[in-house]
Amino acid sequence: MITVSAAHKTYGDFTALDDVSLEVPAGSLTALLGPSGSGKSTLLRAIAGLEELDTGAVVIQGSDVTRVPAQKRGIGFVFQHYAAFKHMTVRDNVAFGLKIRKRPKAEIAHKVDDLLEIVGLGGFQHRYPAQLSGGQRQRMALARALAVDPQVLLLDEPFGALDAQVRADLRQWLRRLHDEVHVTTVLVTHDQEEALDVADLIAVLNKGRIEQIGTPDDLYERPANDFVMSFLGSVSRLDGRLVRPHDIEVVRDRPSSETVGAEGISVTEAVVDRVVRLGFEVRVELRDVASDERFSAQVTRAEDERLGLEVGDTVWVRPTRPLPPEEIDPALAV
Ligand SMILES: Nc1ncnc2c1ncn2[C@@H]1O[C@H](COP(=O)(O)OP(=O)(O)OP(=O)(O)O)[C@@H](O)[C@H]1O
Repeated sequence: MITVSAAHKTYGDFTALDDVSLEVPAGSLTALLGPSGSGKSTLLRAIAGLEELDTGAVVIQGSDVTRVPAQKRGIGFVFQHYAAFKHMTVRDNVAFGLKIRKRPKAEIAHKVDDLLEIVGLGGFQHRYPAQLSGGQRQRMALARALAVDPQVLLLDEPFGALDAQVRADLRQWLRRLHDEVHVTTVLVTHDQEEALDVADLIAVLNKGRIEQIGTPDDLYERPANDFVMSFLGSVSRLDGRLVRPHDIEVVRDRPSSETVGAEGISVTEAVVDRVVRLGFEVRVELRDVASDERFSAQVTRAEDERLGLEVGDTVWVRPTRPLPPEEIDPALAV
């Protein structure tokens, strides 16, 4: 477990961390999620010992490491741009930490082989970093970080420089890797989808403070405040209620009277303004006929095909799971 207590860090008169406390359970993959400048990297670097806190404490697996230098904290660290040794092969890059720790040759060889298999670079050991793709280089960086059996693995936007498809593949891969090695991991990301996809727990940061810590479901279904709500996905306003776009049902024919008005859920007549097909998801941009307000519904491709929606069509919509109205600032609705 990693425990950060009342961490405070200022740069001049700018407060980067404002009394942050965080518990990262042993063996978990915890994401620090927030917009640029919210303090995620500062917090990660403070856990690593690369940044000194003004006040506060960092405890890793029961030891207070607040005054312990980075290299003695038992951490593995991977940055967005991994600085590999260009003149060394993949194998030597991964072996580096073990060699400087003077581990026996046979042990190093065995360990490096295992790690290269785990990160899917088994056939690449004699290549040089320049002969790897960006994604392969980041996997090599992870193997190198894991080689020295760190107590904790700290990842600062490790896939940030890669294109969307590679990012998506690598985060699936990271999740599987984590399930295999179980090392306590903290991942910094500004990408809510990445955090929701891989993390057991997410801490949402904003302006140097933690807004909420919870599982992906907690944050998505029960956001503590407007900031968390808006940061974890879009919301639509429909008949005065706020609702996630995928919790809006779209039908061709007016629903029968039994379903209308059930549990205070109303049905709304709307006109299709635009249909945006984004792969599996289809965003239907709609206009409330009565109020003229615009909102979006998200349907699957199959639903879209069944409905055969065209611009100008009239449809009926109703929220299937409206969010509690008091939790949301209407100004955030789109
Ligand atoms: N060495 C420094 N000197 C002065 N200001 C700094 C320093 N390091 C960070 N900051 C400031 O502290 C704030 C938090 O930075 P940090 O890198 O932790 O944010 P972040 O959430 O990781 O953002 P990003 O996703 O853009 O990296 C930023 O406004 C940044 O400009």
